[in-house]
Amino acid sequence: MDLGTHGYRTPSEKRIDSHYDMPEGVDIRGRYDEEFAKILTRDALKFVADLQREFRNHIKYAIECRREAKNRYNEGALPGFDPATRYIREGEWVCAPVPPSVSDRKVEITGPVDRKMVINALNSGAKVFMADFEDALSPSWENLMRGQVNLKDAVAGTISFHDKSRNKVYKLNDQTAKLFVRPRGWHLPEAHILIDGEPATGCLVDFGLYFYHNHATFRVNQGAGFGPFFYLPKMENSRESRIWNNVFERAEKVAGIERGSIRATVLIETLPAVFQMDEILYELRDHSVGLNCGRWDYIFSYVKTFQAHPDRLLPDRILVGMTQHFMRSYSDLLIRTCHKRGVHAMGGMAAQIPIKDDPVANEAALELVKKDKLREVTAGHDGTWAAHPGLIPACMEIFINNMGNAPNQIKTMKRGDAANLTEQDLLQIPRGTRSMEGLRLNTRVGIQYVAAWLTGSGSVPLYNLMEDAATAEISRVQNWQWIKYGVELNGDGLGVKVNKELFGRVVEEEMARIEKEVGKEKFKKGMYKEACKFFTKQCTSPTLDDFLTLDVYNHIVIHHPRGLSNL
Ligand SMILES: CC(=O)SCCNC(=O)CCNC(=O)[C@H](O)C(C)(C)COP(=O)(O)OP(=O)(O)OC[C@H]1O[C@@H](n2cnc3c(N)ncnc32)[C@H](O)[C@@H]1OP(=O)(O)O
Ligand SMILES: O=CC(=O)O
Ligand SMILES: [Mg+2]
Repeated sequence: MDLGTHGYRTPSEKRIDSHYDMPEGVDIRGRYDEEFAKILTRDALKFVADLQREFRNHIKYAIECRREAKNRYNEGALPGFDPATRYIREGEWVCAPVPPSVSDRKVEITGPVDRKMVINALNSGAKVFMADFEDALSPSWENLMRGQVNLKDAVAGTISFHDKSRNKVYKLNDQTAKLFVRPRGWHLPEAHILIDGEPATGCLVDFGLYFYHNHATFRVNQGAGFGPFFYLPKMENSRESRIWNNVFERAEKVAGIERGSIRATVLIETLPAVFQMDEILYELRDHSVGLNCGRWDYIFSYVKTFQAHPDRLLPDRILVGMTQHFMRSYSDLLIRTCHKRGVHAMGGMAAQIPIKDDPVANEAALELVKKDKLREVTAGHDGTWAAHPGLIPACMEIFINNMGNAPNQIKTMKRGDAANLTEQDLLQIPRGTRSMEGLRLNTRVGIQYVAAWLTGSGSVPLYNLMEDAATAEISRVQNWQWIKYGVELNGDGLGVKVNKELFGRVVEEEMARIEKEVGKEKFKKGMYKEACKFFTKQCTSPTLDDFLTLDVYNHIVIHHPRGLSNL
């Protein structure tokens, strides 16, 4: 592998020893950089290491519980409400009051922690910016550490960026969005930081470094006495939110700030978690500021949870939208649950983005986004996500038109009707057909996404849609499922059955199409062939890998001075 193409080495390609000042038991294997050293201070690393030592066994246990649940589902069980926690679901309790600084979250922009994008997002007119170390970020050492530098400058209000090619300087406006930070999920290690000889837990690194450097400034500049604010991804069970709650309490104690200062919105984006929404809020009740419909990972999780249930195959990816009964039920129950507990019920991401060179197609894309947002606000969501600054005015208008001056609908939209939603509603098999074009699109998108991820981009525009780790996962697991069960493609009248041979031909043809679309030069310089190898392997493996990014992560790990990791 040509490491030089990533630009991760020093200009002279020399291997250098790290000069980070590390506390006992911590070893930094990532490249040394003076800017990074201001983040990776001895005290900040000690804070992260202490979190790792206190919580590592709890995290290992939670991951082991995920494995056990997976085995149960693979043996035919279905996820459902837990009888043991009925008292929580039926109990009369509420979460701590919402901090005034984030009571209005009508539109939230999301994006990776890239410097220019951080400034653009904070200036975008959105109420909140969710700075993403997760679905939208390829977690290379450079991206993660630069992201921490960028967020520190953003919280301090001093961030700027000079785009030399356009001679444009970016600075913060007087009025900016409130910052939420999304650390990685529990499953991802941070292989550039070893603690007692083991890779650190990725999310504790993201959370710990950001919290350590920014909590004090954040509470003054952004949170009006509260904060910092977080989004928490990909949890499956309330025992995982209990760990986060304990991490927050520990951090508050170390920082000497009031319990309940830190606030987090949990993404409900796994199928098992939809049956745990009350329990998740209950664990985090002093630190919660709502739940969010992470619809893309949720669809991915539906396939993953039912990987051994051939009677629950998904139709083409483009047909699995929020109007499918199981998706609508999930959103309705999330709204009811959040409002009953006094916190925000946030909507999710429409995948359409502005189309620059085709006004008619652009208008059609915008109409789809507006329709999605209108559905969300009338259902009772308190706010929504936008992937691109160009979508914010339209989303904002819809939420304002339907909510007026109210900051949210927590008290006004109780959705008592959703109390009757059953396990069957939440699990109902999505309707629709499967087509050869669906298989081709999954393949084309999956390969191009992995190629982008391997070269440092975690969110990319493909065929006029936003693609990130969650959407790419749907393409991967759907292909896997169709190959595994030899499904018939019944949507285009061809009646062809999917198998490895057919998939092999599709991969070849789609690679040729990608080469034609991106051009020979970019194709040669990019990592399309490597991406094709990973994606094909994952789609055809006898057992389904839990996460695409976990498998390919090893290929973006660059140890200094010792070389590639063997995680
Ligand atoms: C499933 C989930 O988890 S959803 C949440 C995770 N996913 C995301 O956050 C995706 C966020 N969005 C993006 O990354 C980008 O919008 C993409 C990759 C989809 C499209 O990017 P591009 O094609 O480069 O956008 P485009 O060229 O139209 O950008 C125009 C301008 O808007 C800016 N911009 C685009 N998206 C964003 C964003 N999300 N945040 C801030 N600025 C943005 C660009 O930086 C650019 O700025 P400039 O004019 O000053 O140079
Ligand atoms: O993180 C959001 C999602 O849809 O996945
Ligand atoms: Mg997600």
